[in-house]
Amino acid sequence: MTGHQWGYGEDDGPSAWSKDYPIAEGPRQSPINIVPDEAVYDANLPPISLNYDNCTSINISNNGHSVVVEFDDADDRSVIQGGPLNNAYRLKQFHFHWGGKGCHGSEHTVSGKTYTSELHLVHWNAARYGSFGEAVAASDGLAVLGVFLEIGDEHRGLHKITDALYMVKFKGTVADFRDFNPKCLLPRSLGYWTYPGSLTTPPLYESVTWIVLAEPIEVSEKQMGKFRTLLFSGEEEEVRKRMENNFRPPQPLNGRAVRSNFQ
Ligand SMILES: O[B-]1(O)OCc2ccccc21
Ligand SMILES: [Zn+2]
Repeated sequence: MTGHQWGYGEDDGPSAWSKDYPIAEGPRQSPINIVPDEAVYDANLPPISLNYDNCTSINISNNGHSVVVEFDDADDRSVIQGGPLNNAYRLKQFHFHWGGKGCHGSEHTVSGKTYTSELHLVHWNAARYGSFGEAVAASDGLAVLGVFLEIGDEHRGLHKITDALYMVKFKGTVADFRDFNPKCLLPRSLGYWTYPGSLTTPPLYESVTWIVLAEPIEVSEKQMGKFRTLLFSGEEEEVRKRMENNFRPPQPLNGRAVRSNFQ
């Protein structure tokens, strides 16, 4: 596996990442298996506060690992704060991880339960760092809000995304994607677990304060099927590889405390 060429296949998948990214075996890796009964209820944990009302989505793209929606992060127009965070973190992008079929595909698990997909809303600490690129490697650089997706009724907010996926079928494709507010992808309850972790994709920096919502959102099998029409491969590549099972399995907790703001 040459440097920077990683994936989710037999030879370049999560078990091979440590060759090029030794931190893969570090002390605060993600995802993890969350065991609610072992989580510490912290009554001093404030609720999380999401201010996405003035968010500006820019584009949707296929980066060869997932489908990503990017936002204008030139100012504090869309931020997450409160919860375990000491200041506001700016929304930079969101993306998904999913399976091949059925109900596996999430990265975090809950007492071993997997979900069909997991949404990551990625924010960076603009109070302390000058850019996402700088924050991504800093121990308090990122805050990622994780949302589980489970198969059920059709999700009315997800349609705008699944209807745009045909435009970014191939690795390296980008398309305009304006006026999308990810608030519509959140469940009713903002009850969460939080713990110190990492990116779940190379370079696997241990820079993420994870905030994982306990309540999943419901999406239909048909909507999930559209994610699986995406390809890992570029348009020019001979072999077409369907984009699916782009999730890393749970990593050792190494004594980290997982806190919850609910009992
Ligand atoms: O590795 B991830 O999917 O999880 C957190 C994160 C943040 C930024 C890019 C990619 C990721
Ligand atoms: Zn992710």
